[in-house]
Amino acid sequence: LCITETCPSCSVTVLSDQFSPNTTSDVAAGMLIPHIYPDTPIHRQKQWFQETFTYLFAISNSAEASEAGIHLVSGWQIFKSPPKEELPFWSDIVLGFRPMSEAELQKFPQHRFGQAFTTLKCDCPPYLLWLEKRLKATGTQMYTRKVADLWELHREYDIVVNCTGLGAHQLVGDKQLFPVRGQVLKVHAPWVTQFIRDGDGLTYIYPGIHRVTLGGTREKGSWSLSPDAGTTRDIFDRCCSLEPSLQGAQDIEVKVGLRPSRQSVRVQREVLSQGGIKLPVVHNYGHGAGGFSVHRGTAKEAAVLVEECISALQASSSRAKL
Ligand SMILES: Cc1cc2nc3c(=O)[nH]c(=O)nc-3n(C[C@H](O)[C@H](O)[C@H](O)COP(=O)(O)OP(=O)(O)OC[C@H]3O[C@@H](n4cnc5c(N)ncnc54)[C@H](O)[C@@H]3O)c2cc1C
Ligand SMILES: O=C(O)CCC(=O)C(=O)O
Repeated sequence: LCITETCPSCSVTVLSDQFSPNTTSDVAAGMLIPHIYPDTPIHRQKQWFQETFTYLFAISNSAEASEAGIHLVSGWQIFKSPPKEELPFWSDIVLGFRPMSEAELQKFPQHRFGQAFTTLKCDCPPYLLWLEKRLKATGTQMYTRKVADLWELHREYDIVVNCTGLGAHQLVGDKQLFPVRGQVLKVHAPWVTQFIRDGDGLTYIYPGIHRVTLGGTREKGSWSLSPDAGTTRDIFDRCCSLEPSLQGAQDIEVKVGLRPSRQSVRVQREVLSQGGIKLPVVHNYGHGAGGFSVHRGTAKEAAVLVEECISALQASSSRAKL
């Protein structure tokens, strides 16, 4: 979508072996709460988050909000002991960030410190469908196809943009990319309207428009997409200890996703070369646990790299004509 906006003369085709609702992005809670990428400078991560927040905030204030599944949500991040960084880098981007009051902390007798703020949440399947609809309105073609090798695309396309998430492990042999398995429950509990996140990032309660997401797990290196019944019970118990009213939750659905994790998101231009033929590629994958939080920012950066590839192609074709 960003490419169609940045380079309106481009003809864009999306190829994917799976579309919504069968992607990792469909499993995500969709909370805008950044995760740190250790090898990416903080100012760049902050810019990605700011751009994403601004983009989704505008949608949340428009008549599109409900169809796009975007809404504001207020709540608490709680800690058993104060975190090293009391002011995270994103504290001036979310709304109304402040320490929790003693009265608020009384709800959580096991926790001694907390942060209250308002952020945005995407209900992921509706948001993905909304994006698809907007893409199709630009004339973009979408085909179901598994790509085994980027070179198979060079006859059909001038530039390839690689947004394959964990699929890049096999597709481009990226050994820095690894799965972090996450199991979550989606439940019916419409009385829960405030989010609660344990500062260790393991237990969270995220109310969406229709369902509440209860999490979670972070299992580094696990490729299993099968739900585990013991883990389901453990997640439910952990969430009930933070919000006892969840004992009344109904219609529990279990989902598993593999976070495409890396020390840094790979937003990068590369020119592949084989037997004198060149194939410009723009990579945009490796968003780990924070893909929703930074998606618009990284996509805008990737679209600028596509523009650079177009300029390079135009320059080389005019040199060839001379
Ligand atoms: C349990 C859980 C909770 C999460 N919660 C949040 C949250 O609250 N907030 C947040 O910011 N992030 C969250 N995340 C992280 C977020 O889900 C990911 O960062 C994000 O979904 C990654 O998006 P992606 O488009 O890169 O990957 P994907 O959604 O996996 O999309 C990749 C696409 O590429 C396709 N593909 C792959 N390989 C090929 C190939 N060879 N040929 C053709 N197509 C291919 C796939 O079919 C898929 O359609 C969560 C993740 C999990 C697992
Ligand atoms: O970390 C969070 O609180 C949001 C959920 C998430 O990003 C995850 O489970 O990966």
